[in-house]
Amino acid sequence: MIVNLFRLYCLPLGVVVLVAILAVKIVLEIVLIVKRGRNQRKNPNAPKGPTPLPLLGSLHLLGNRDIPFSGFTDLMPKYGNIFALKMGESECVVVNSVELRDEVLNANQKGDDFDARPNFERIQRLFGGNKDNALAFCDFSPLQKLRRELMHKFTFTYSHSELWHEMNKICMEEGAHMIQQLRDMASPGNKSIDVKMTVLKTCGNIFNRYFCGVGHTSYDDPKFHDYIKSFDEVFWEVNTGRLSDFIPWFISFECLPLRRAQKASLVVKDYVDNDLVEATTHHDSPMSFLDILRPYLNGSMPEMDSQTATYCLEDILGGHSAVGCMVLRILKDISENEDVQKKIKEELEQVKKETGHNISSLENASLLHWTRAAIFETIRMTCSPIVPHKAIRDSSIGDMNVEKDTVVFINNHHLHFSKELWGSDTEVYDPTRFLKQCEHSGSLIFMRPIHFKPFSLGKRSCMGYKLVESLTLSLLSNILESFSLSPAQENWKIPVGLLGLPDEPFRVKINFE
Ligand code: HEM
Repeated sequence: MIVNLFRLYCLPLGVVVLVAILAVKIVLEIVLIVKRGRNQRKNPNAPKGPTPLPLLGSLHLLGNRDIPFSGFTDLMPKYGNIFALKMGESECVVVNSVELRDEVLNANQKGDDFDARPNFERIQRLFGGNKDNALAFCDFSPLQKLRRELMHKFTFTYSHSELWHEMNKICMEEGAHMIQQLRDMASPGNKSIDVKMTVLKTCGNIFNRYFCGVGHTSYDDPKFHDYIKSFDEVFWEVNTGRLSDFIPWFISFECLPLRRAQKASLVVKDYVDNDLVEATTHHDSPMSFLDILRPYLNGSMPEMDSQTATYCLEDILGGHSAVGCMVLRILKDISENEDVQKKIKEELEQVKKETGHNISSLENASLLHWTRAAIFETIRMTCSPIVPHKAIRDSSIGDMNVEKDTVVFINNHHLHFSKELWGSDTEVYDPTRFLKQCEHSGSLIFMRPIHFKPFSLGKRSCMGYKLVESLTLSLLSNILESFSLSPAQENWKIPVGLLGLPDEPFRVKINFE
């Protein structure tokens, strides 16, 4: 009886209350939108932009596209190099030109004014309820400065330093394991195989050995398999943009992927705690990042607590997913571009003949012009976004005022695809964009255009870009020296506009003699 009464009165009442709240919110938003438009028109130094919709803001302009930021590019003809955009509940500005990007990011210009990050509820929940536990999503602070300083010597090694030699040795050894594994899987050759887990496990082994000083783990180890797979799931979730990042209450409708990622992050934590930290308790080497971090992990340093130190270690080890996904993306591009593959193979053969080095040695980097150009062309076309920045005080960009707490987006889509910067056919995979003719020898040499900054710049720039460059080059050289690749399917599409790859097989046809 009581239950029936509840059904009869309380449920419809609940719906009525919800609708009423929504209606009031929409009316309030409309008032705010009208006020916002009036302010923009009155103030010549306020960035202009499209009129937002209630609740959504201008989020609808980014939907249904391969690269969401291409929506920013579509607004440029009307609003120019900097414009205002309301994204859900956040006031944002979008910066499109090279000059304005550099002004926002460069520490010598306005870098200090824009060194914070927006608050994403999803990230908060994935990092123990505190965004400051996340290296890429925290605000800038003495803690972040300390973490960057601790990591620096490991991620930006000097060429031929002791750490560089260690990394080089690990790359060659793990590269050899990977080739053997791929050969076993593809035997007797010309077979389509799912290369994803092999590539990710290779990168995982490189990172775990280099940063933690542990040994090689077998590809068949079930615990290692779960660790790598779980990291891949977390990396995908952290990389993906979700509505709740800008409409926080919407998180209730995004519970499923979030719970999955939270579950996966527990598997990662268990592996890091037991198989890396605990398993190396008696190590104490200045060559191991884990050993440098150990006093913080033990909770004996006031500058960083134990939980934050654990997240820091996990975050840096998660870099293996970024490198692995990039290697996979490059393999796809090369398998689909026979001419580029041929050029790379010729180059590898030539370098091997001239130097006698192991082809996966980091020694070869300066000689592998085509290979590096191919890698950078994949990075350009992947077009992964720069993590949004946030103004910590009232400031300006160009001659436009930007208020405290405004979120700043750098429009990487325009910077990676504009015809003014890259010439025609920017949608076509063409590594020659990164090659220029040497005046003396006439041969093609690798060249990085000065405007191209996929790893960003300034005090929040990527901590892993040198590792990305070295490891992708080493692994790719190794694979192409051993195999010829072709796509396993026609019209193969993978998501772009982000680094991560979905939890799906990644099949390539591998041929070898
Ligand atoms: C192709 C792969 C990668 C790309 C394209 C990339 C790109 C970026 C970009 C654009 C940012 C944001 C910079 C900014 O906000 O100004 C960033 C931040 C960061 N990246 Fe990477 N990254 C890659 C791989 C890696 C790897 C392998 C590692 C670790 C070894 C790493 C570590 C970091 C860290 C720690 C930050 C946060 C820095 C901060 O906010 O202070 N990244 N990355």
